[in-house]
Amino acid sequence: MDLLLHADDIHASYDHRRILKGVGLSVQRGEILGLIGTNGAGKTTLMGVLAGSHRHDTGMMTLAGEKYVPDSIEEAQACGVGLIPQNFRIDPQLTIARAIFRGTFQADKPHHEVRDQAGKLIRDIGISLDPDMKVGTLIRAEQALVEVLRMVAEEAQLVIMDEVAASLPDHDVAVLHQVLRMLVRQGRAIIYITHRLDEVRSIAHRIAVLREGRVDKILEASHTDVDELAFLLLQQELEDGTRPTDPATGEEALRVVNLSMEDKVREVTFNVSKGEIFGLVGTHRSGVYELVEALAGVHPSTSGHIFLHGQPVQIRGVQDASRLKIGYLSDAAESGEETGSIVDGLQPVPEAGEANLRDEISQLRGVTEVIRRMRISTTNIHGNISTLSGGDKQKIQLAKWIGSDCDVLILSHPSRGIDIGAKETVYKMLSELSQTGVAIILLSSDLSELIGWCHRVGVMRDGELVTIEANANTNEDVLVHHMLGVKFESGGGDARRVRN
Ligand SMILES: Nc1ncnc2c1ncn2[C@@H]1O[C@H](COP(=O)(O)OP(=O)(O)OP(=O)(O)O)[C@@H](O)[C@H]1O
Repeated sequence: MDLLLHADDIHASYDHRRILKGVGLSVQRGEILGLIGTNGAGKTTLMGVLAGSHRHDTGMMTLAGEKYVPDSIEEAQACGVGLIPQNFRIDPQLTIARAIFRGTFQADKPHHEVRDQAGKLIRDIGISLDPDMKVGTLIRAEQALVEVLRMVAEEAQLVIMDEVAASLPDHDVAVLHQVLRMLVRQGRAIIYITHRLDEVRSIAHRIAVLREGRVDKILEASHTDVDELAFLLLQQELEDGTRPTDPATGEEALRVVNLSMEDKVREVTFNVSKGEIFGLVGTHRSGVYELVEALAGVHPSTSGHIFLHGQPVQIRGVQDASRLKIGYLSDAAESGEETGSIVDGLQPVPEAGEANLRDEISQLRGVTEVIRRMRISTTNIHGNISTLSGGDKQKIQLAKWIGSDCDVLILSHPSRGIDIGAKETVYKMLSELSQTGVAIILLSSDLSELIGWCHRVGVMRDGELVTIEANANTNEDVLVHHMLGVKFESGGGDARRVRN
């Protein structure tokens, strides 16, 4: 094996708070090294040190045998180290070609040259993307591929990917993995961060576990399993979740009848009961996002009817939705960019027209309890949200909505970026919330989460709601086949078979 990067005894901190306490790590050319750790373990900080955006305090790094101390992202890039950050954002107005070459010395070349070169890179990597298309028209998985192509254009030898696949559906993740395997076959190395333990096992050659500021263990991916990785992360066994097999039979909270949104959502009808967790899934162009955005008033429906507690309602904008006590946690990349103090961030979303009269002390107690329960890693609850790790920012957003006084709560990818231990807590909190009568609509691309958390799951395909599956009668394969449009032979539950 050919050693590319070696880091020894790396220490790093923020404002004198020690985060990395002696990290040792090496990556070979041709290798994908998985990096896992609970929220706040220091993964992003470590990657910042490697990619030149965070200066370490002490320790030593070498790259291709040479001493390596990048002072900036640009310097790291020039040495061949590139980073695709958590929640990366590309200007939606850029063409794919311009996006691929942004920040490189080729960026100023005439349009046709950049386009031809982008076209060649795209072909070499074996995917189909039109270099002239605007980034804003791409789904998230395609944007991730554009970022990977940017790494190739930068001629990065070490590519660091920080939770790039979070909230991507499995089949998009599979395409991304194929591309990554090709990159390492060309002699590059990849450090791949994810919270999905099955994913890291399938993509990585070795897996490093970061705990308490150090690399606690490095395992061969083929010699470990999800349970062992979970144990190493949490220092305890994962609880066996019980599936919510009984469809909730509470009063109806929401009914949607023949709802359409232009041609993106067509004639969708379903209902959600009080106390029910109703899952929704579909590929990015299935209309599932447009459906929840219509209910949340982000892009109102163009026809159809919505009933709340049996009464017809109009949702023409987000104000209507909030007045009707419909909450919406979106998974847009910029939704995690909140500022303000952690305490303020954890205050429930105020309902329109109603003053919040809870007294301050009980609020602070509540905040401290949420921080403890969700294992948010902070030493100062009055500190700014921007000082939290990515997963902890997501927990703040989620806790804020869970604490709000909504009758219907729509959550898009609520566990995005959250580690497996905290995920269990999130589910418990959602389940407690549903028991108070709140109807929850949960949009997720994580099928195991839908099966583990939801009473029923609706599948959207080509703008239509093609099935609603009761938890007891479904499994991940059934959901995938509905998403992709494969027909089933009739028969009950596990007896169902795919017709080829
Ligand atoms: N800009 C900052 N200022 C102060 N503290 C910070 C800053 N960024 C991160 N931290 C702290 O450093 C610690 C490690 O954060 P980091 O983002 O590296 O964790 P992580 O392992 O990547 O977590 P996640 O899985 O949630 O992304 C956290 O406790 C966080 O609060």
